[in-house]
Amino acid sequence: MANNIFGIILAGGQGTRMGNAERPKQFMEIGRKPIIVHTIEKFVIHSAFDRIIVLSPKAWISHTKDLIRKYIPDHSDIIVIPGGSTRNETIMNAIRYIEENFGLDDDTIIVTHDSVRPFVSHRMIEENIQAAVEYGACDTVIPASDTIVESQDHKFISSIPDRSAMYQGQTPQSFRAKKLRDIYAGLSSAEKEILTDACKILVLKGEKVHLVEGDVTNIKITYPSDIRMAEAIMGGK
Ligand SMILES: Nc1ccn([C@@H]2O[C@H](COP(=O)(O)OP(=O)(O)OP(=O)(O)O)[C@@H](O)[C@H]2O)c(=O)n1
Ligand SMILES: O=P(O)(O)OC[C@@H](O)[C@@H](O)[C@@H](O)CO
Repeated sequence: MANNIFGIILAGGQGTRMGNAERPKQFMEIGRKPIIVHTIEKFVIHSAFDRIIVLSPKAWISHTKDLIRKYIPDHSDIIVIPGGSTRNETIMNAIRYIEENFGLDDDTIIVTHDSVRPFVSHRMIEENIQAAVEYGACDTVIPASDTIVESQDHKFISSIPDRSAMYQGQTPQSFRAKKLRDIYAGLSSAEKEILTDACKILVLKGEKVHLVEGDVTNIKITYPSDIRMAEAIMGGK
C-alpha cells in the first residue's frame, strides 16, 4: 500500500535558553527571514509530503499562519496546529490530527524535525523517508567529534564511552506513526520524563532505529551564540 507521508515541523517550544522574552527563537530572523520559514521551505520543496504540519505554541498560531502566507507562495499543503506541553506531546498532537483528518495506519510515515534546525538538507529528508519506510524508524546523527564524558553526580566522571560508537542526535527523526504513538501510550510517566527526543520512545522498548547521516551544519539553534553560527552558515551558502 502506498505510504502517506507527513512532514512534522516541531515549533511548539518557548526557546527559554535563547533568553529572548520577546518571541520564541523559531520566530527570530537569520538571513532576513524567520528561522521557522527557512525550515518550512526545506520541506515544501520536497514533493514526497502529502501534507506539512507545523505545530506552534497556541499564542503564536496566527503569527505562524501570517508568516507562511507572507513567505511561502504555495502554502495549500501546510497545516498549522497547536503544539503540546513537551516535544513528544507535540508529536502526538500531530499524529492525533493525522488520525482525525486523514486516517492512521501502519503505512503512515512522519518525518519529525526541529523548526530550529533550518539547515536540514534534501538528502537528509529523502534518506529519512526511505529509512522510515524500510526500517520503521530512523534518527539523523553525526559521529561524536568530542569525547563523550558521563557524570552521574555532576562532579566526577563516571564513564567515558568508546567515542567510535558515539553519535550526536539531530533531526529529522522519522517513524511509522501508529507504532510510535502506540508505544508512547504505553510508557510510564517516569519513562516519558527522561525523554529528550522521540527515538528513545522506541529504544526504551528494544525497537530498532536506523541511522541516517546528518551534517555538522545541521545545527539546532538553542543559545544566542547559535544565531551568529547560523548567520555564518547562511553566509557560506
Ligand atoms: N513542547 C515543545 C517543546 C519543543 N518543541 C520544539 O522542539 C524543537 C527542539 O527543542 P528545543 O531546542 O529544546 O526548543 P525549546 O524547547 O523551545 O527550547 P528551550 O528548551 O530552550 O525552551 C524546537 O524546534 C521546539 O520548538 C516543540 O515542538 N514542542
Ligand atoms: O528539546 P531539546 O532541544 O532539549 O532537545 C532536542 C534534541 O534532543 C533533538 O533536537 C535532537 O537532538 C534529538 O536527537
